[in-house]
Amino acid sequence: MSRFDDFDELGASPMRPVAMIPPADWRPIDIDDLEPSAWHALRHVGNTAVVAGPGAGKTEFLAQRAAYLLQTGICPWPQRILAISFKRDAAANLGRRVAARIPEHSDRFVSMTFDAFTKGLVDRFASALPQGWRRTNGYEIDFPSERYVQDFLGDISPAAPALIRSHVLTLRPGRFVADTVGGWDLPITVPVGDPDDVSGYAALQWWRDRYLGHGKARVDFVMLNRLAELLVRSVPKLRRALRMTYPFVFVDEFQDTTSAQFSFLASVFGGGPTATAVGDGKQRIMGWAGALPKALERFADAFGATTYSLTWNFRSSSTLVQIQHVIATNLDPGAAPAISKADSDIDGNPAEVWMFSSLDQEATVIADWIAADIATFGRVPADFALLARQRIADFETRFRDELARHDIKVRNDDAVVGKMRLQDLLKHEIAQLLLGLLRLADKPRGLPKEWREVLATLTRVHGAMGDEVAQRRVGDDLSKLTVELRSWLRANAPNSTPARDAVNYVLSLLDTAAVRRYVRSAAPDEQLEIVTGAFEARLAAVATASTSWTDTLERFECVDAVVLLTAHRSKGLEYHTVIFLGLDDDQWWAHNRDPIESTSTFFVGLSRAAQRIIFTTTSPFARTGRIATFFSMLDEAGVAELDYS
Ligand SMILES: Nc1ncnc2c1ncn2[C@@H]1O[C@H](COP(=O)(O)OP(=O)(O)OP(=O)(O)O)[C@@H](O)[C@H]1O
Repeated sequence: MSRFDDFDELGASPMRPVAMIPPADWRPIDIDDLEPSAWHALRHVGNTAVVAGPGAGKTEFLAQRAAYLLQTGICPWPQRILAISFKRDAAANLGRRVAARIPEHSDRFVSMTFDAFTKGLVDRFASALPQGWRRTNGYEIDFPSERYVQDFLGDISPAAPALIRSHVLTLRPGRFVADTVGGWDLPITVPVGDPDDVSGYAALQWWRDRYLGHGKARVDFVMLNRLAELLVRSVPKLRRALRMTYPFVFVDEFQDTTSAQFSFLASVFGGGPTATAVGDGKQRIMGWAGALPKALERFADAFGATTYSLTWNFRSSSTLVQIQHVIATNLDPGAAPAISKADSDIDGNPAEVWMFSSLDQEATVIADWIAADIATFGRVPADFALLARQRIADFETRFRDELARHDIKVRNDDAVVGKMRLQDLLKHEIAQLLLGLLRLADKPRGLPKEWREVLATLTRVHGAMGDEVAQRRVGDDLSKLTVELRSWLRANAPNSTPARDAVNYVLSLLDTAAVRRYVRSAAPDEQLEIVTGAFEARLAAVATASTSWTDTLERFECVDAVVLLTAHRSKGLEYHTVIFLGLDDDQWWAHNRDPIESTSTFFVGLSRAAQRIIFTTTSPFARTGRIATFFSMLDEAGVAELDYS
């Protein structure tokens, strides 16, 4: 047996008698129904591109398709579905959804990030790389700065073949790794001479500089991707093993795919397993990081995929969906109108532009208005999001003070804690695990949901899915751990205990090596210390003013708060009411650099609103400035303007 035949422990999970559902009888789980087009896409036999706008339930669609394929036996045991996402929390979210819907099959649904998948391949099979590309002393992960790339291009241009010499300096340092290194397929034999095209020349010099020379190889995730692609291309047995293990492959948020990732997918899965790509080209806001234009169309072409468009919007009420459609057609004139499946629950205008004379006035009026809305309609602070293009800090103090007058809290998800953004920390599975453990220890009874979640995370950390004996052991250990942690919390008041002690104590009760391995397996560049450091920083910040551990843990998450965040960070989220602050040249100063991506950012932000969207500006010149087109689109959509100035 070759070393590739047992790729990914295919067949290792114990066979259990699980009754299969005939495909015609299969029904969606936990939701009422899917739209007709989603049903067609779900049952489609070949490759599928699912193009769907905001609120269409793209991730839910993938979770349901996974359930369909696994429960009907179309993906038969022991074969698996591989789901690739771009971000760790998206991968975790999809994995959790599937585990909750079909726990009996969840060990056959592998949800991971692109980077974790490609790095995993390189780490396991590096010795099978073609000889010239094999390194004996490993590599270190290193992300080169733009400055480094600029100097590198300066260094390599004088020795370039005369015909391309001047072109080398026209390569953009900020895009060089994603586009040039990422766009170059590694030749099986390392070239001895210099390629005579600019991209080939510069990319090969890059590999010589960072990987092929003396000393430890330095790679980033684009380079690891290229090595993984070479590995699969040059070792047909590995490719066969991968294709056998994963006859179905999903890629979420396909609009974020880079050229390296695209070529990797084509190399590994093109013409083989059934691929399902979902995404929305109008929400392409990662172009600056190398996301390919028209990625879904390219996928449909290259994979011969059938394209399905989903048009239901489960999030936003019908007026908001109509407004979204005006912006959508600006980005894609052929965009299909969406159909709202959400009832409206507000009186008055669901969309308005509010003009203010100053930032102070803006914060005062909006804080009073939010407070009145909460008091009158029984809403909660977390129904409201304050969004801005950037520089959230410009708004934070004013809104914090003004909302405090009404006893309403603000949480700035863009704030930096330790070395992370607060949003990333709060969403992080390990931060949630630590928080859950502290909660369970603090309150001995009445937290069944927390118990289930902590247990599920620990089960994953210990790789105990599908193994009842191992799961029982994890449960027993958790009971013991919470008892010990409870005594510790009782003996140590939050406001007098260094946060470091608390975090260290919780970690000392866990199998830290297993947690570290788990963190790395999901996101290879992530270090446990970054998460625990940020956790500590947040705990220290909230503990000083706390009266008890219960209070500390509530302040830590600050769930009951109006959220402040950037439009970029709002991707994938939804709120009852969105207040899109700073519709002016100041916030949107970079609009003209890439008006399409900037409009997509506007589209992503405004489509987070389920019931109501308010745009604000304090600039009397905003209408005629850089983002005049935003105002024309809002006018066209019939959004009224209110002058508070
Ligand atoms: N089939 C369905 N039936 C009812 N509700 C659904 C269905 N699918 C999704 N939802 C709900 O609709 C909302 C939008 O779903 P989701 O956030 O997955 O959409 P999306 O396509 O990822 O949107 P976006 O691209 O804007 O982030 C969520 O509240 C989700 O729970």
